[in-house]
Amino acid sequence: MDVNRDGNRDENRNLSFETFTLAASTADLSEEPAARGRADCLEFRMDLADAPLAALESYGGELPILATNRAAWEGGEADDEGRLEALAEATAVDAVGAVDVELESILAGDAEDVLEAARERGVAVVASAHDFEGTPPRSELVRTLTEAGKYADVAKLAVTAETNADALALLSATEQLTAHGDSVATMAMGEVGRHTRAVAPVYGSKIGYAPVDSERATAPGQYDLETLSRLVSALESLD
Ligand SMILES: O=C1C[C@@](O)(C(=O)O)C[C@@H](O)[C@@H]1O
Repeated sequence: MDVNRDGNRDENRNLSFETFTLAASTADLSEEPAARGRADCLEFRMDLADAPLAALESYGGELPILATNRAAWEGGEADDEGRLEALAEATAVDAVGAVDVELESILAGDAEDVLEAARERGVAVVASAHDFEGTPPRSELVRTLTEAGKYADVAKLAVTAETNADALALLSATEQLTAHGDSVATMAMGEVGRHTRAVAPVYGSKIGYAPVDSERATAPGQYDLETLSRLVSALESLD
């Protein structure tokens, strides 16, 4: 999709995901100072926060925000009632440089308004899919990422690796899409695939997620921010 950026936004708020972007995942925007210096942005999990729109409106931090309002049916805590409308409203907040929209919502035709709001306001879109049960075959990973990429600036896929072969399939799909010029973000949830969070950027993955404190992880197997930042930097400097 050709995303139209209006360019009116403060440049510091832009999230282009052209290079690897480390997102500190949080339900509490007051964690921003602790994330600054290591993270490139905050992933604000609106679905896990109290009064998320009010929190966004009073945000005074420096890091740009990737806003996520994860549906309960996709591993989050938001009801469908008003969920995408709240995400569309979040695009009006200057600090919001990107929104995460579930691929399922896009394919069901439920996300037109939020996609439109993002486009009009120069806010990037991450179209995401999650598999909390396992890892589909490699061809399906490629298909899902390709499909998600039609609607968004970044196609994101999180799977659950049960074997090293699952982790390799995800990395291989990441490499294929990246070599083709697509912008993707991938990670394997859980213990077996944990290392993919550090390694996937080497194969082109554009977003990594980590909580400031591992006690507030937003998905299984996440490293804390300090650890993921150190691992990704160490691997980057080997290039
Ligand atoms: O979709 C993702 C990726 C994620 O599930 C992960 O595995 O790190 C964490 C979520 O907060 C984020 O919205």
